[in-house]
Amino acid sequence: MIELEGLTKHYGDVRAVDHLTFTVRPGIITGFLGPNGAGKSTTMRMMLDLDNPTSGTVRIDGRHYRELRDPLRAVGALLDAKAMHGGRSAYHHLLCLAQSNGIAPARVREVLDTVGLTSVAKKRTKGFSLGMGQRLGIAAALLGDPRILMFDEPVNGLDPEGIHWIRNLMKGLAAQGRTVFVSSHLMSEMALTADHLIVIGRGRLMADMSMSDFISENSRSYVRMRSPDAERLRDVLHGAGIDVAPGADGALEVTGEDAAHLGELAARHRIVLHELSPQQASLEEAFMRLTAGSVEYHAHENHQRSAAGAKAPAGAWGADWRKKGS
Ligand SMILES: Nc1ncnc2c1ncn2[C@@H]1O[C@H](COP(=O)(O)OP(=O)(O)OP(=O)(O)O)[C@@H](O)[C@H]1O
Repeated sequence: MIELEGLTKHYGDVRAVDHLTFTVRPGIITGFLGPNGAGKSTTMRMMLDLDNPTSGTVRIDGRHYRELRDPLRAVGALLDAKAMHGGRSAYHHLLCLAQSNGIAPARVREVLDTVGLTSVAKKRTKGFSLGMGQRLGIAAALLGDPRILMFDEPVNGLDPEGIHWIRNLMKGLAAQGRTVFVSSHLMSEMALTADHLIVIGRGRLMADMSMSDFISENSRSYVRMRSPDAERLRDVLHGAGIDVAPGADGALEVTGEDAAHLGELAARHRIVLHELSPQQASLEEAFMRLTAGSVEYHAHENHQRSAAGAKAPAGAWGADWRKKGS
């Protein structure tokens, strides 16, 4: 397992990572989520000893990364898919890694096959697409057959078939009892992949819980009601002791009540309804609500912060981002 205790990293005045304490366990996929600039990559770099913490510790199976005898056999990581020698072929890139880490050359062919790059194994990597680079990076991570795998934004640049493939690959690795830690800023993708979530915002821990607990604790379900006689409907609901919140387009939003019960109540008072619809806030909305105060970059065309209850545009991250205040 991976254990972080009080992990902190400052870059000048920027607190990229701020006292992170959590444990990543084997046998499941742990999703590492946060808005752009939340500190995910910095945390992963420190886990792999590529960056020194300002304070705090990371332990991999009880040891510091530097103390691992065969690091590539203990931890495999995909951090930056472009971090390879462009003049080398995919095969030679992996062979160099294998030879410098005491891994049998035969393993190179195996991992090339696993990631579907056998037919381009002899091609120089500088001609590779982003998706092919991601696959090669994943092959490198798998090379030492490690018990712990870390992937930083692994679906970047992959087509739908590739995304499906990596999702199943990660599930298979977790099912074999390995520790799988995967970062993303795409909640919708995480919802399909992860069993457990670690959510950070501005370097701080915001959630450390199972996916199912995260959904039930952070996504709001309510009933949306619209009526040409909204005033009277509100009065009737209030009269029945039901709390009502104003929604978009003059709708009323009722939390904690059954839609059928609300419909019957309206019918008893002969109030016409144009809409009576149960709503479940998506996980993406729940995530945006949770991290609303910690988002460092906002879409230029949408100056509104995604405050609680506000309808943030789904998938807005990755749109036209500008640093807050610009
Ligand atoms: N080498 C560095 N020097 C100075 N500041 C840095 C450096 N690396 C990261 N930062 C800052 O630290 C913060 C966290 O960055 P980091 O890349 O870890 O976030 P992230 O969650 O991985 O973001 P993204 O999803 O956009 O990749 C940001 O404010 C970033 O600007």
